[in-house]
Amino acid sequence: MAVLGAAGRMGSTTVRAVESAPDLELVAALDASDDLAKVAAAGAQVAVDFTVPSVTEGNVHALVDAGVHAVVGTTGWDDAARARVRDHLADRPDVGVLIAPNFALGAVLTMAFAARAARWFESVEIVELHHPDKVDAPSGTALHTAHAVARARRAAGVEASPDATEQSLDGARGALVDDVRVHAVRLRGLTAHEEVLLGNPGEQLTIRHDSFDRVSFMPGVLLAVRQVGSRPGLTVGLEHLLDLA
Ligand SMILES: NC(=O)c1ccc[n+]([C@@H]2O[C@H](COP(=O)([O-])OP(=O)(O)OC[C@H]3O[C@@H](n4cnc5c(N)ncnc54)[C@H](O)[C@@H]3O)[C@@H](O)[C@H]2O)c1
Ligand SMILES: O=C(O)C1=N[C@H](C(=O)O)CCC1
Repeated sequence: MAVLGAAGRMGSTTVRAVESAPDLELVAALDASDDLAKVAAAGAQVAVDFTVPSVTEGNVHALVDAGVHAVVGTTGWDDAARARVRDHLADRPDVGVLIAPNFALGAVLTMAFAARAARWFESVEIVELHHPDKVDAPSGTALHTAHAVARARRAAGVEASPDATEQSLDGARGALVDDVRVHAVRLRGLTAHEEVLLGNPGEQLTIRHDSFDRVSFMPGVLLAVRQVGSRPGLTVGLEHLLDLA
């Protein structure tokens, strides 16, 4: 196994988790100035990428070329980038890539519960709350949640949430993602948190998940590492490994 971004917050937590797993062996731990060729040279079958949005797609293509399965937690992926990986994998049917915006079990369940509830409420908005060192907004988890919620509402013929507000300042109502409002909070002391707010006349349902510590992501990361080799092609979201898709 190899870890990319090994000196970072998630990478270093992953290194510790792999070192504690009796069935896994860490053969390479790379950070920014390291040559990616070291991954295959060290004999890694799977690499975990927790780097930065600007480099993660390039890493994945290089891993696919080297025949190394990839588990990707780095955010910043859009449809076009995922499509490029899918196309590339068509030439390497022996390789699996799993990209998941969130490996915490509770976060994956939050997304599944929110998608299930979405059709039954007139209004839905998402608030994601993170530590202030996070480089991207909105979070990958909030984007994935918004698309899942929007898909469920479209399939049920539910209209966009009502909103008569005229913003007097740009951004006051957050970002519109697939017709769902997403708000991003950055606050010292936070780790990774998300609330899905669902409203009807006279009632509100709030689905909230809190990752207080990065160890919360590790069972999902290790599950993906163990399964990615038997899932050729591109898998997006840990829900596919948890029977929640
Ligand atoms: N999927 C999930 O469950 C999950 C959970 C937490 C964070 N994340 C995402 O993971 C990513 C990393 O988060 P973080 O908090 O660990 O960030 P971080 O800044 O602490 O770590 C990123 C690391 O990547 C390194 N890096 C940069 N370019 C590199 C390259 N070309 N090759 C190898 N390493 C390189 C940096 O030097 C740094 O050590 C972010 O996109 C974040 O949103 C995902
Ligand atoms: O700390 C971060 O950065 C996180 N990023 C992911 C996201 O953008 O959804 C997952 C939660 C933590």
